[in-house]
Amino acid sequence: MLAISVAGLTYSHSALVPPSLLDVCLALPKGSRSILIGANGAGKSTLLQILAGKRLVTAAGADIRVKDRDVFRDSPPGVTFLGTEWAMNPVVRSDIVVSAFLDSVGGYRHKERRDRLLDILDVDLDWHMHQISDGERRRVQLCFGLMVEWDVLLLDEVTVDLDVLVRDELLAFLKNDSETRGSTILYATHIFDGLNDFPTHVAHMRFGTFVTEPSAWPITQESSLAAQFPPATTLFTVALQWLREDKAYREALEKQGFKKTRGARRNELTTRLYHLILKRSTANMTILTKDVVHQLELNLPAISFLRDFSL
Ligand SMILES: Nc1ncnc2c1ncn2[C@@H]1O[C@H](COP(=O)(O)OP(=O)(O)OP(=O)(O)O)[C@@H](O)[C@H]1O
Repeated sequence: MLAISVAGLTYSHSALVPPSLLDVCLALPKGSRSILIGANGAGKSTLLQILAGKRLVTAAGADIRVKDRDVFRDSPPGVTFLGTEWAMNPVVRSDIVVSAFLDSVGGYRHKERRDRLLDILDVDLDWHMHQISDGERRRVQLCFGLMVEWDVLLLDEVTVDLDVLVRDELLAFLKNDSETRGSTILYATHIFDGLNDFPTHVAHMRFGTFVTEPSAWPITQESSLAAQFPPATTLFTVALQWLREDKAYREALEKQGFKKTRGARRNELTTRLYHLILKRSTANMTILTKDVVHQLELNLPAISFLRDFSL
């Protein structure tokens, strides 16, 4: 059974920006633990937020299911999303005692799990939320989010500010939880140390699409990743290689006609648009010219501001 299935997902944060996700398809089995690898801006957070039902997809043709239920029309229970923006919420920086805070979401009902997490995350119930460090606040968040049993856990780089001991013990807890309860984890991260034994699958995103769809981990002679890497390659080596390829790909696009525009952000948009156009273009069109852009503008009004880019 699939825990997560996505087909035909294209998503733009607004009508004026190019899609952050482009025709994404994804199928993750129940009980899998997948790591999403991709450079900054690849679309990992956007995908996780959509799966969590936090961003509405209105485009026709997209089918986004978690536990076989449409995430928008029939939102599935047992889905937990933990992202970095939580710590910015003024409520979690106000003068609340951690014990009261955890009880406000029913911590007393999950006492055994809560106490196990308090121990792993080294959280003190007497802390006041406005007097703790970012890493301590993150630990409270994880306790808060994980003490209720979940079927699908969507993690967006929430282990970044944990110390290595806490992170290691947390990953062991999550792995054990997933193995014993058959629950599913999709985890976007840039930190690969100590992660080799965690995933069942790894995937590579670039410019809003999967360059490598979730593939069995660790790499063995039989696995699909064996075509790219020798067996037993570490996750860190795989990530480094993929990110190098991403950089080379972006540079190759720039060489094909894109000058550096003013500012990195603009350049990133230009590259993404180029990628989008190539995907939508005829198979034999590989060079984007002003003329082609003009033709595309006629069909894609949302990218009419392309005219402003130096090509
Ligand atoms: N609120 C927003 N409005 C407009 N564009 C956005 C917004 N959020 C993200 N984007 C754009 O969408 C693209 C994908 O961003 P996303 O945050 O999903 O990437 P990511 O892979 O999670 O990156 P990172 O590793 O830096 O967290 C980027 O080009 C980003 O600039």
